[in-house]
Amino acid sequence: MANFSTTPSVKGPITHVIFDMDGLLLDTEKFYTEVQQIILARYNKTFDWSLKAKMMGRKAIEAAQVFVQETGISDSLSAEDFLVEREEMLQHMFPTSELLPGASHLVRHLHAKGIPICVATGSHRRHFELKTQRHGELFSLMHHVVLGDDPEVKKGKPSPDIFLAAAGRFEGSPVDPKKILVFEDAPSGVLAAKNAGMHVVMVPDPRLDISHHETADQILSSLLEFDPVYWGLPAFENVES
Ligand SMILES: O=P(O)(O)OC[C@@H](O)CO
Ligand SMILES: [Mg+2]
Repeated sequence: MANFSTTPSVKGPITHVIFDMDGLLLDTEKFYTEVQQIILARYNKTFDWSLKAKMMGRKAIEAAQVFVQETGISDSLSAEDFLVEREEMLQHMFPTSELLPGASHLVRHLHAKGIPICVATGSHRRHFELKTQRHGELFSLMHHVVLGDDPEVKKGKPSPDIFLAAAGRFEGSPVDPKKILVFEDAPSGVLAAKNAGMHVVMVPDPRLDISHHETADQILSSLLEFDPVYWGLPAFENVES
């Protein structure tokens, strides 16, 4: 990871931007955490951030397999049954999803400046619709959205599939991955972006172990800290979000 405590040098220039969704644009990771804590409590086990780090950003079934195996409950609860049980609670929570600080300002800024932007999320279509119910206008600024159940996404993050599919759907000739900046919150997502040859800004939850920061090109505590100029992107015109 680069050191940003000194005067930053300009990287890039970045021409295209890909946003993760859960835990990056939308404050939805807390719903998964809450539901998983409730389920594990039934088995007298506790959900911790080392397990969370292994699950976040992944496709639902891949995260579910990690959950039942890592917690040692796979004999009592299959990954498929875990998803059914989790779903009952999540579907009531997702429509209340809120944007994370700085998300709206950054998306609107890049869109206004004509920088092609898109979303690449491990979430499948039905969850995406529930989570973005109250944020349709903001998500309509995205050139496209690639979902976890997209046929081109054979494997979830940390496989590069989703970011390569997202890059391939921008207009014009193929975009050099080095000119693409990915925003991610999850260790698996950061790895996926690097596996795709792209630059990645990580906005990790502070409870995530800092060993997960190493792969990212830049670590921010919030999207509000992002300086587009560092990446050769157009500067913000004011400091308000
Ligand atoms: O790829 P994102 O948008 O983080 O979504 C993954 C997810 O379904 C929850 O961790
Ligand atoms: Mg995420």
